Amino acid sequence: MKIYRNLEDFIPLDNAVVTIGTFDGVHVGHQKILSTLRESARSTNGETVLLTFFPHPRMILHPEDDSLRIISDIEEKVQRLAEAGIDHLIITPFTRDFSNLSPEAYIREVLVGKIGTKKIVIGYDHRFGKDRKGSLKDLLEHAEIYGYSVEQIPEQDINDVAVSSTKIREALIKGDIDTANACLGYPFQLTGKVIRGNQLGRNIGYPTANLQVQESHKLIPAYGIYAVEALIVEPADIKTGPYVPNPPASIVKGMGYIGTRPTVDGISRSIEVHLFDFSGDIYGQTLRVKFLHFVRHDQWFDTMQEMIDQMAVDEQQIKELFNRKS
Ligand SMILES: Cc1cc2nc3c(=O)[nH]c(=O)nc-3n(C[C@H](O)[C@H](O)[C@H](O)COP(=O)(O)O)c2cc1C
Ligand SMILES: Nc1ncnc2c1ncn2[C@@H]1O[C@H](COP(=O)(O)OP(=O)(O)O)[C@@H](O)[C@H]1O
Repeated sequence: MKIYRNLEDFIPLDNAVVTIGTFDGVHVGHQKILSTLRESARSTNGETVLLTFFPHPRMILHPEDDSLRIISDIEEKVQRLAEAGIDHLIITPFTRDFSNLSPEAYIREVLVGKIGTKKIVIGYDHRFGKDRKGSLKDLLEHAEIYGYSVEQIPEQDINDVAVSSTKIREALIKGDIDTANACLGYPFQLTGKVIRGNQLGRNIGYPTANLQVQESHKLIPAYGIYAVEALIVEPADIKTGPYVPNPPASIVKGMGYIGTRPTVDGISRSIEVHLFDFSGDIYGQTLRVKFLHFVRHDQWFDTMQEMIDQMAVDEQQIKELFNRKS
């Protein structure tokens, strides 16, 4: 897969089979659409192109609205899209100028002029151009003049996509990792830099790597304790050029914590991971944490000792869970 961090970097293709969207999460519903795209390209010897916007259009059009929470950060999205067989991924900044293009100008300048679209695979409800005035009707009306065809994604498939995204967000907010992961088709993950905490963990027998999540709008699951797997990755650096996957890294099992540490101070949210059978200094490194199962809610304990005793119970329970799975 080739990545383009700007539409300007892209050289129009001879036979581009294109879809457009945010594809947040690249969940099972999205994966189905992407396989349609791939099949469509294969049958016409074309190349698949996915046009996506980063930051999310809503952040540009409604900067006052800070409520948007995303399932996958840009790096995860890139990884999943590469796995889904996308040949060309265009991640273009969604600017006000871009949003002011009329539907016809968008079709002519962007889809045809900049990408070389020969086929567009799109949902019945797709909107584009100034004030989101452009629709499937515009795409169909201009198809002949500009020499492309339109393949409509069935309404049911589009509804499935919307249902999955909503279901994933709602499940994560409740801590229902099992449902979220089933809809995603892979484990939900948080990636961030390991920062310093209170340095208390090591003294209570449970050192925990504290995570500073790299994507500020990332959806953070419910407070609680989770069975997790973690791996050290390279810091995100998505540049124009061929996609280079992270080199294989060893996966360490552990227990994750999301909460305000009510027993300690209860002030601010922290995201921490205690890794099993691991020692070493990983401050400053980028850790990817995969959430596999919710174990219990965050709790306030009268004494630190009671909390430590509970952490030992958590450890046992999570290790048993891993043993059952392997
Ligand atoms: C498995 C696990 C369970 C935890 N459960 C709680 C809890 O129920 N209540 C709480 O206040 N803190 C809980 N914590 C957070 C600890 O208070 C925190 O890890 C400890 O204070 C060390 O923090 P430090 O990394 O900043 O040194 C938990 C941490 C882990 C890893
Ligand atoms: N098994 C382990 N799990 C997590 N972190 C570990 C482990 N062993 C060593 N560490 C290191 O210790 C740090 C956590 O120790 P801790 O006393 O909790 O300090 P802090 O409060 O700064 O997180 C981690 O950031 C990591 O560098």
